[in-house]
Parts: sequence; structure tokens; C-alpha cells
Amino acid sequence: MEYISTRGEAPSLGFCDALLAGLARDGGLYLPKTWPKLSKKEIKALRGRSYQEIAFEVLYPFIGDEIGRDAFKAMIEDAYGTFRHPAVAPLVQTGANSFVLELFHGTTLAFKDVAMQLLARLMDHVLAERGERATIVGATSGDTGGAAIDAFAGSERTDVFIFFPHEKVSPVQQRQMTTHLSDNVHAVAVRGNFDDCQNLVKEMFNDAAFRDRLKISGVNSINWARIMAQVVYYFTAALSLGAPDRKVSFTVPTGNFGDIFAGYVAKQMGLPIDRLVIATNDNDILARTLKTGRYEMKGVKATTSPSMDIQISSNFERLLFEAYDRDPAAVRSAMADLKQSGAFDIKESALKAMRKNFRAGRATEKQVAETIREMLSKTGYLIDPHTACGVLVAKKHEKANTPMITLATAHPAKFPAAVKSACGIDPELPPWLSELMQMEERFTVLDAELKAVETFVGDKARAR
Ligand SMILES: Cc1ncc(COP(=O)(O)O)c(C=O)c1O
Ligand SMILES: N[C@@H](CCOP(=O)(O)O)C(=O)O
Repeated sequence: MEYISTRGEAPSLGFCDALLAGLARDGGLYLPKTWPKLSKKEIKALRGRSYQEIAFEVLYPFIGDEIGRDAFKAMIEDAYGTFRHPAVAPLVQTGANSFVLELFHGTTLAFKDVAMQLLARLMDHVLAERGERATIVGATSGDTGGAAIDAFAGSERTDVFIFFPHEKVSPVQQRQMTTHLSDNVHAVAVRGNFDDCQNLVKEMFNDAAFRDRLKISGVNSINWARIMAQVVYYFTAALSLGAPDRKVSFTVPTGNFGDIFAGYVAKQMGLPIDRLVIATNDNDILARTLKTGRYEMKGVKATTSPSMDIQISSNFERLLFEAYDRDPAAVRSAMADLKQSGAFDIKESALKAMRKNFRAGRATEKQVAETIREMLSKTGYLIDPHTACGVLVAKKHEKANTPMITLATAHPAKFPAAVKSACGIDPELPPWLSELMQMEERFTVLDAELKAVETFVGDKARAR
């Protein structure tokens, strides 16, 4: 499989090189040159099979023969062996035609574990085969960081630096990043917001000398392998509700557009998905864009779903590339406008292509709290604020006879204050995290300045 950049000015790469590259050298994002397809018959044959078996069949076409089948199967078994639910991502029915896909049974209680556990094993495998080390830099609004630190802690071949917005993540999220003792992981609180953290990470990638010296790699969803691993649960969920003989719809709480883009990929591969619904919180840049055709930054507001407090939505670039019929010049021009003026306009034909695949809606803070309360009183099921954004928006896009699946992206215990204030229940952390809030923290606070950040990383990283 060949991977190309959305900006068309970086060399195309094979899977393993794209995996280690993270961001393309022209600032773009890698994606496959063509979408691998599964026929209806092939999809049907996945029915009744385990998450791990489906993962192999869905993901191996993206890897080609760069990694042996048995080695990849072993990575999948190992990665999903860390999950606390035998189904990995179970479906829960919450209404006549409504379902919630629980993606929080991994070690750090958010959907990020699904991809990160596999990504860590893939990277270690490729680095070991090549006898190399890497310096991983990542930005987080709360969940990617914990998942990455957990998945890579103790890895012999990587040093991991995670940048999170100082005082803007939940206490549980922060401690999942700051209480690890492994020498190869570093949590850094940045005086700024998530977009500042993400910009710093992209600037480190774009500093060619720094990137080459420290062998910089990334674990955010700019890395194609993150998106790829997230495609699997669209298949498992749809299959258990009758696909490919029946269409299903998905609503996805969205920030960086990675998770929902994985749904788009599943659809390109042949999974019969009817609606893909983007759910945002008050930071509704994606919902506004779909409505108006103008992507326009207006500042970020802190909400009870902090992981979605994002306005530079990285993977929207992958969608732009697709919507412009894979014209990299159109993507370059949009990204240049965004950098220069904080906005860009989408051509009518591209907007039409986007609207064909996606719908969108927003949940206000008041609606998020009401949705948590209502779900609990009607079904006895407790949801976190991110999932609540999804559940609220899903309701507006449900269609008779088509199951609507909302992705439950985090466990309610990650956001106890918001959940308690909404419904009075203080969700408990699972037993393996029961000591988390008493453990000693270890992190560094830095200004949102490239020089300070590069100096910090340069002093601590061991890859040369
Ligand atoms: C709990 C939770 N829900 C939803 C999202 C949004 O996912 P994405 O950024 O892939 O759109 C995130 C962070 O990314 C998250 O941590
Ligand atoms: N919400 C994310 C933000 C980073 O997203 P990613 O999917 O690009 O890693 C988080 O929780 O960190």
C-alpha cells in the first residue's frame, strides 16, 4: 500500500515509513493512495468473528506485506488483551433504534486506547526491525496523552513527550499522564490551550533539522495508523446490527475529526453506512463549516467535554483532500488561508461532497447536562459529557428502521465533576485506577514557545 500526502509535495511512502513519519514533510497528512475495498461477501464473512479477527481482516490490506501476517496477528492479540471487556468495544442498546458503542474499556478509559495500544506495538516492531529509536511528540486535550503514555511506558525504543493545556484537562486525565514512573515518558503542561499544544507539535515536525536530529515521530491522529486502527469498531458495530444486509448510522463526538474520519474510511471500504453525524460541543467550528461552507476560527471556550475543546481540527484536512477529489493544490491553498487569516472557504462542489457523507450538530453545555440526566433517568445508563454531546445530536438525525450508533468515547469516571453536577452521581474509577488520585505527580510546565519546548525535548530525548 502506498501512502500520499494531502499537500502533494512530500514523497509517497510505504506503511512502515508513513507510520514512523507521522506528519508528512510538506506539513500534510498521509492517507492511502487508494481505498482498499471489502466486498459484501467478504464483509458478511466477518459476522460472528471476534474483534481481533475482524481487526486483522480490516487492517491488513492497509499494511500489505510490509509486516508478516503472524507478527501482525500477535500484535492485535496483545493490544486487545489489555482491554477489560471480552468484546473490546461492546454495543449497548439505549432505545428502540439507538445504541451506544462503548469504546472505553481500555486501560485509560477512552477510545484512544483502541488505536494507541496497537500503534505502540506497531512502532516498537518497526523500530526493532530497523534497529532504530524514535522521539514521539504528541499534543493532547486530555485523552490521547494518557493513552499514549500508558501504551508506550517502558518502551525500549521510544521517548514520549506529551503536551497538554495547563489546568484545562480533568484531574483524572492529568493524573493518567503525570503519575507514570517510566523514564521514557514525559508529561508537559503548556501555558495555552490544546490548539497551542498541537501547533507546537506540528512546528517540531516542520523544523526539519530538529525532526531529523531527534527522529521525531507522532501518535496523534495526524498519524495514519491511528485512524486506521479506529476503522475496526465501525465494522464490528455495524456487523452486529445486521451489516452488510442493513445500513447503520453513526454519531461521533468530534474534535480533531480523527474518529469520524475513520467512519468515513470504513464507508469507502464498503461498509454500508447511512449517516455519519458530527457532534460538537460549544466549540462548533465543524458544525458551522458544514452549514456555511466557511471554516472560521472564533476562539475556544472551556466546556465540560474538554477533549473536544478544539478549533484546529487536524483531520479535516484529510476530508478536504477527499472532497476536492484529492487535489493537493486546493488543500495547500485552504491551509495557507487558515494560517494567514484563521479561515478558509470551501468551494460549492467540495461542500456538496462533504454534505453527501456528513451531517452535523452541536450540543450546548446546558443540553449536555440535560442529556446525561435524561439518559440516566430513562435507561439507568450513565454517560460522560463527550458521549452526551453525541447522544443529543444523534437524536436529531435518527431515521426509522436505521439503527443509530453513538460512539461512547470516554468513561464517565474520567469527568466526575461534570457528571456529578449533571445528575448527582459520582462515578467511581475502576479498581485498577483506584490509587490514581493519591499518587505523586511528575510534570513540567512550559510556555507555548517552540524554542522552550524544543530545548526540553532535545535535552531529554535519547534518539540521535
Ligand atoms: C473523549 C473524547 N471524545 C471525543 C473526542 C474527539 O475525537 P476526535 O478528535 O477524533 O474527533 C476526543 C478527543 O479527540 C475525546 O478524547
Ligand atoms: N481529544 C484529543 C485531542 C488529540 O486528538 P488526536 O486524536 O489527534 O490525538 C485528546 O484527548 O487528546
